[in-house]
Amino acid sequence: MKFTTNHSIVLASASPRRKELFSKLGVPFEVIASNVEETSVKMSTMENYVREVALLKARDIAKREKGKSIIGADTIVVFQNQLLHKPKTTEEAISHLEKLSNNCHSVMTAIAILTENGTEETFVEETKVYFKKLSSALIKAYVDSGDPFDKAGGYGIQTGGALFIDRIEGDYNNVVGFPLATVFEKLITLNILHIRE
Ligand SMILES: Cc1cn([C@H]2C[C@H](O)[C@@H](COP(=O)(O)OP(=O)(O)OP(=O)(O)O)O2)c(=O)[nH]c1=O
Repeated sequence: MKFTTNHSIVLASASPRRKELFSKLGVPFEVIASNVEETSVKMSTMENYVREVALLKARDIAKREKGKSIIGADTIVVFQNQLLHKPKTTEEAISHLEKLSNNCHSVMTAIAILTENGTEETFVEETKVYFKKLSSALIKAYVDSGDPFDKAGGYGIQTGGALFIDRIEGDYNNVVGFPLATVFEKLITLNILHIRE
């Protein structure tokens, strides 16, 4: 499959997973990560919160990179209406995984697409993730591997966290942090991407 663009696309994210997923479209883009303070966003509903954070990241880049299409993203893990952030300590990582064990949670990724003419398009995609019952030995071994610390909820479905999954409802890539199929659809609708004849 071939897609083309005559836009300069910027992925406003430091996440190597997002870069890898976006590369699958085969169009040129640059990565310019924003370092905005996510804590400055007021908490309302989870959906609005994650949307605002994605917008904040994209707007931060848009104000310096004129004439480009900017894509910002944010991923949150929500368990019983509680946000499980990237864990800062071993104890926090263990506590996250103990909550998720034998339960269902939501992974929400918000995408903000800012176009050259000032249009702001956002959407939030949700995937439900069901975890198996995790033994404390498995939780400890996983946390000791260091994998949880750069990931919302304290696990990576694409890495060691794969062992925890009973089933998911929704897009797998959304859990990894980038709902590629819906991003693709929006870029086509916005005329940023074209399917080559
Ligand atoms: C639940 C889950 C999250 N994650 C990752 C996706 C995101 O990179 C990260 C959530 O943090 P984010 O703040 O969304 O993104 P980031 O800090 O990695 O990058 P940036 O802010 O520059 O865009 O958690 C996984 O990789 N796998 C998973 O299974």
